[in-house]
Order: sequence, then C-alpha cells, then structure tokens
Amino acid sequence: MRTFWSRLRDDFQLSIITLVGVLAVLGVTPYAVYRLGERNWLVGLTDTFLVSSTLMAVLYAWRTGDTIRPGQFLAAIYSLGAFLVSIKLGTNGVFWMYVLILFNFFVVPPLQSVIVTQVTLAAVCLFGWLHPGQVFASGYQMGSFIVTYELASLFAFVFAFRGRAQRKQLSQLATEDPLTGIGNRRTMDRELDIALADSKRYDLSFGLLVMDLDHFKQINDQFGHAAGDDVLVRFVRLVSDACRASDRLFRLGGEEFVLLVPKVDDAGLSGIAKKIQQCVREGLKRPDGKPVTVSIGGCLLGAHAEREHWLKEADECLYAAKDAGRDCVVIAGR
Ligand SMILES: Nc1nc2c(ncn2[C@@H]2O[C@H](COP(=O)(O)OP(=O)(O)OP(=O)(O)O)[C@@H](O)[C@H]2O)c(=O)[nH]1
Repeated sequence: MRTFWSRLRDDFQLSIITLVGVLAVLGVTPYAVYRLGERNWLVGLTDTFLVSSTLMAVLYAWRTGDTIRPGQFLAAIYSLGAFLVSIKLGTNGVFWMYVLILFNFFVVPPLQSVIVTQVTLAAVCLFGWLHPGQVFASGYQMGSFIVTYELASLFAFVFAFRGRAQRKQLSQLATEDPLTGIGNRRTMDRELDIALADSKRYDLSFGLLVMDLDHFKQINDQFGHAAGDDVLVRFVRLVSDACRASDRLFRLGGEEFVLLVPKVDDAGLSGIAKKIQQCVREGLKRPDGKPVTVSIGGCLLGAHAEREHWLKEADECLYAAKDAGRDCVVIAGR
C-alpha cells in the first residue's frame, strides 16, 4: 500500500492517468449506461470503449511504469471519442471538447497535445461545415467555438509547457549535484538499492569505489573557492572518461565521490581504481601546475545485505588509503 501511495505521489503522469481512470469509471460509465439504455448505440458504445480502454491504459501504466505510451493512447482515443460525441450530439457534445483540451495537455507533451487538439478541432469543424445544423446551429456559433477553443488551447499550452519545465528543473535539483551534473547522494542511495536487488535476483556482482581528493582544502585556501570548484568539475570529467558507460559516478558531498561498477571482481575493481588514480595524477593540475591526487577505497558488494554496510566497508578502505599517505588505492580483500 505504501508503494501505491508513494508511486502516486512521485510520478505526476501516473497520478494523472490514474485520476483519468477513476473519473472515466465514475463519470463516463453512467453516460454509457444511459446512452445504451436509450439505444443511442454510437455514443453508448463510444463511451463503453472509452471506459474500458482507459482502464486498460491505467493498468498498463501501473504494471510497466511507462506513462508515455498510455498517455498517447488515451489522448488519441479521447480525441476520437470527443469527435464522435460532437458530431452525434451536436452542441451538447461539443462541450466535451474543452475537457479534451485540458486532458491532452496533462497526459502528453505540449507539442503532441497541440497536434492532437488541432486535428480534432479541424475534424469537428469540417464535419460541421459539411453538415450544416448538425453540429453547430450557425456559422457564427462555429466561429465562436473555434475562437474559444483556440484560446483555451493556448492557455493550456502555456500552463503545460511551464509546468513541464518546472517539474524537470525540480527533479534535476532533487537528483543531481548542481556543480558537476552527476547524481547526488539521494540518487546514489537509490542506485545502490537497485544494485542490491539486482545482485540478489540475477546473481550479479557490483563493486564500489569511494574517492576523495587529497588536500583539497589547500586548493580552496590558496586559489579560492572557484578554483576548487573547477578542480571538482575536471575531476568528474576525467573519471567519467576513464570508466565505462555502465559505471555510475555520484558526488557524496564536498570532494568525495562514489563510483558504482557493475559486473566486476576485486582484481577488476582494483584495476579501475588504479587507472583513475593515474589519470587524475597525470591529468588534473592545480592552478600552480602541481598534480592533484586522489585516495580511493573500494570493495565488492559480496555478502552485504545493506547499502550502509557496503558503503561503510568502502569508506574504511578509503581511510586506510588516507592513512597510508594518500594518493593510494585500498581494495578490501586484496
Ligand atoms: N570549492 C569547493 N570546495 C568545497 C566544496 N565542498 C566542500 N569543499 C571544501 O573541501 C574541503 C575539504 O577539506 P578536508 O575535508 O579537510 O579534506 P582535504 O583538504 O582534501 O584533506 P584530505 O581529504 O585529508 O586529504 C573543505 O575546505 C570544504 O570547504 C565545493 O563544492 N566546492
């Protein structure tokens, strides 16, 4: 139950698709029953189709975690539904087009929403123009509808566009280190938990390297905070270039970083650590040209069942590397 509520809280698209599912069942089902009861087969079956396909899309989104395809599917069928209801019920059905605008802008990206809402508008107006009196009572009414529909679309577009940009920004702030652009501690915790689960389920091995720049405080003190920041950014670039795309680098805070390495044994982990150590020594210089060095501690996931214990063992190796005089690599068990 906790995962149900946390997924709803954390995944905006999933919560909207679920809300649509609930509204479809509660709101459209009575219409479907009523229309079928009065033998209005086209509208009744359209409503039934909308309810059942919405439920299918909601289930798919919950099962797979993919909210993009269900969103596009729902936008397409609801647009078709709004078109059919408009041409069948005339002015009474056309009111649903405004609900469609809001719905589309919630469930698919703004540009796709513009396309699908404009295509639906064009289809309804074309039908109304070819069948005078069936959808709109007059040309004036159709004109008013087009203007109000376009205004509502414009406001929805601006709102959706800004909302998406802000959600993206918020998610970046919550998961990325703003200075270096790599994952922050929160992201690392999540990725380590996934590694623990994968290791249990698929019997995969994972290694962890904790890296700490040596005498970093001196760089800040001698050359200023901006020079220190620049060293951190260049360190991240060097390490990212030195390791594989499947390795994940995180910033724990300050001048301490963690590298998560999948499918590795202790010899491999030691090899990667030494490669990073060498790349840093050769490629990372202070503003006065002296080399910056890094101390690295690491261990395999092995029998650890808890993320904290795994990190603690790697941290202890890092302390041992610092105690050994810095610019050192200590890997547990080697
Ligand atoms: N420029 C910069 N400095 C930072 C940042 N975060 C932490 N620091 C500084 O990093 C320094 C870390 O100092 P210490 O923990 O003493 O580590 P150290 O000088 O590298 O010494 P050892 O790790 O023992 O080799 C402190 O001066 C912090 O203020 C940051 O984002 N940018």
